[in-house]
Amino acid sequence: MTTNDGITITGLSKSFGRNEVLHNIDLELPAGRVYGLLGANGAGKTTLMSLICNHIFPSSGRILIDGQSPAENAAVLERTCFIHEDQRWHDDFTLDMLMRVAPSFFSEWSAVTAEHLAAKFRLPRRTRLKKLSRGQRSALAITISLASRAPYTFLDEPYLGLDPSARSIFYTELMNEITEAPRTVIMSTHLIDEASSLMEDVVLMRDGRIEMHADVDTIASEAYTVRGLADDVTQVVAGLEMLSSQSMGRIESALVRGDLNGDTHALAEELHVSIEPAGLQELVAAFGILDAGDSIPGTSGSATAQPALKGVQS
Ligand SMILES: Nc1ncnc2c1ncn2[C@@H]1O[C@H](COP(=O)(O)OP(=O)(O)OP(=O)(O)O)[C@@H](O)[C@H]1O
Repeated sequence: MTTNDGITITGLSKSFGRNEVLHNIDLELPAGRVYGLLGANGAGKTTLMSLICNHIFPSSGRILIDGQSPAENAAVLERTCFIHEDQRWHDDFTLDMLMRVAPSFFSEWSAVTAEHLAAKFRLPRRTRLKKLSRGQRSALAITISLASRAPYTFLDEPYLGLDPSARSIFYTELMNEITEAPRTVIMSTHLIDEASSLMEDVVLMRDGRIEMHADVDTIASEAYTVRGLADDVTQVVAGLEMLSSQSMGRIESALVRGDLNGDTHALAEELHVSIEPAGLQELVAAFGILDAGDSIPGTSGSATAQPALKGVQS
């Protein structure tokens, strides 16, 4: 018998040859939430998801899904759906064929969802899958993943090659799907701000370790961006924990954490300094977790980051 108690990972390590890429990970992921799995290229996100779904095997440690090991356990594995970024399909398969066989792999399969998403993404039904474009392959993976209605659905950078309007379809349809049929979704993404409204929890990975696991609302309610003339910003943020700062000429933008009381707000107003809730991407960048290529959109200039958010770690 299974219970809905989620995924429990204890002391999980994974080596490829002599190279250990995941190091002694402990992680609790309660069921029924949407997790954003974030981290720079090579941090170990795909490896972690592949291990949970038993596509590869741990070097040491234990994974439990609803209290049971997924290792060679069909009953558990049929509750998971993980389509790899470079998923290979049978050479002669078409979408129509895939949609006919999918219900035998996924007991909760929704033909209605599959039809709806295939139409939304305008996926060709009779083209051999190996001929699909990069964006169409992503749309196919999203279609199968969401239609699977698997209680544990894994999405590994699901938007690769998708144009902005297809990404918008994905975000809307994911929201609709989890409202209609709640499930646990674990999604790796580098488009943090774009996808942040979907995420309930973030799991930050760095170099094969879990750097932080926290509730998005908690993180966001504690951090602010303070912007204005450098001297004025310095006055406003005095006494607050500075996570990072960026200067563009005389303008400074400081990412701070702490309790902003009425006096702080009054001083900011007097000095024409703006205070806004920090974006998730900005916060993740403050950890130094993002690659240069993932830097915060719309900002430039010198930046110093202090990984001071450690206090939010679970
Ligand atoms: N099959 C493999 N053989 C050897 N090394 C591997 C293999 N798969 C992954 N790795 C290594 O494990 C580390 C983690 O890779 P992984 O793909 O999990 O990272 P990621 O966080 O998903 O990265 P990205 O954001 O680029 O997709 C990398 O150093 C990678 O080179």
